[in-house]
Amino acid sequence: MNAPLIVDGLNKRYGDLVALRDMTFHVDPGEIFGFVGSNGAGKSTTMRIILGVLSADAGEVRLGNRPIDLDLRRRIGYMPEERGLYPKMKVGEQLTFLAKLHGMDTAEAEESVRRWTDRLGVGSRYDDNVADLSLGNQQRVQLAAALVHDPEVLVLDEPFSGLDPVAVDVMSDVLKEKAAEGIPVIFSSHQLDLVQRLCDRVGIVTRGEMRALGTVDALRSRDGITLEVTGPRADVAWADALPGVREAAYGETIRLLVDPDVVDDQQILAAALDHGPVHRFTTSTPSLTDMFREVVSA
Ligand SMILES: Nc1ncnc2c1ncn2[C@@H]1O[C@H](COP(=O)(O)OP(=O)(O)OP(=O)(O)O)[C@@H](O)[C@H]1O
Repeated sequence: MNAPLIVDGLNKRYGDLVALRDMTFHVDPGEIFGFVGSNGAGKSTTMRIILGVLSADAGEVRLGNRPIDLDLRRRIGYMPEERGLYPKMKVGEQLTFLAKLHGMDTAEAEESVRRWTDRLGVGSRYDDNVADLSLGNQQRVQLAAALVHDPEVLVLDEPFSGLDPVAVDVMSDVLKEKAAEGIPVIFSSHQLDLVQRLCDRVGIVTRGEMRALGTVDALRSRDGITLEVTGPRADVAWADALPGVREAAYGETIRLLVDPDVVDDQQILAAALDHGPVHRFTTSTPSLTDMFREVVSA
């Protein structure tokens, strides 16, 4: 059942504090959605409401057109921010228990737990207590807990925090694989380079509100891209009136903020050559981190 996860108009207050204000977005089947925002922006609150461990004051979460109920919630793979494993229970025993809780029979659950613990590099820790594992390995087990019951939606709260680079690669591959199977995947993260690399779309949240939403490329070029030209004269405003040029800063390197939908880079190059040699002609697009800083400081 590949249906989009729809978060529709969530509002949530903790006493006087407005934690979410009309939080709205969707995650399509097969899509990896990055949920980013400053500390306290409302990401965990949104994810907890998706899972039903917290209720919203208003708004709704649906899978396709079906409001999420207890039965649908069992089909979500969730990794909470406050990791929820029993420290004194063995890895294998605990994961098998969780898989059975989600409706698998014992054989199915054990097979799935073996497969996922091996895949996530903690197969050899099957009989160890969770408390005896390093934090990174506990995190791998936590991801296994979100995956063992073969979920139809993945909701992961900061799954990459504290992982070593190899574990980051394994985690990234798993998310891509699950998305390729056609399930919606949403994760929160402060590692924006990773979000930029991995996500099809991104939502940037500040103070409980969705402030920017779109593909990584669309967000990065939202305010235009910059063309950098080195060589031509900088004492004549030769680029100001060209179509698609929004702003021009003249210096040793001339920086032109341009609208990518309108600008003709060859026309700009020709105009530049009319004003001297061109030694370097390149575009620069802000990183997601630059974008993020701009959105949260607005
Ligand atoms: N149980 C609670 N009682 C009161 N306030 C809360 C509670 N849980 C969260 N908050 C507040 O709600 C706001 C949103 O918190 P939330 O944990 O959703 O943010 P977040 O985006 O996940 O932050 P972080 O990136 O730091 O994990 C914050 O101001 C937080 O202090």
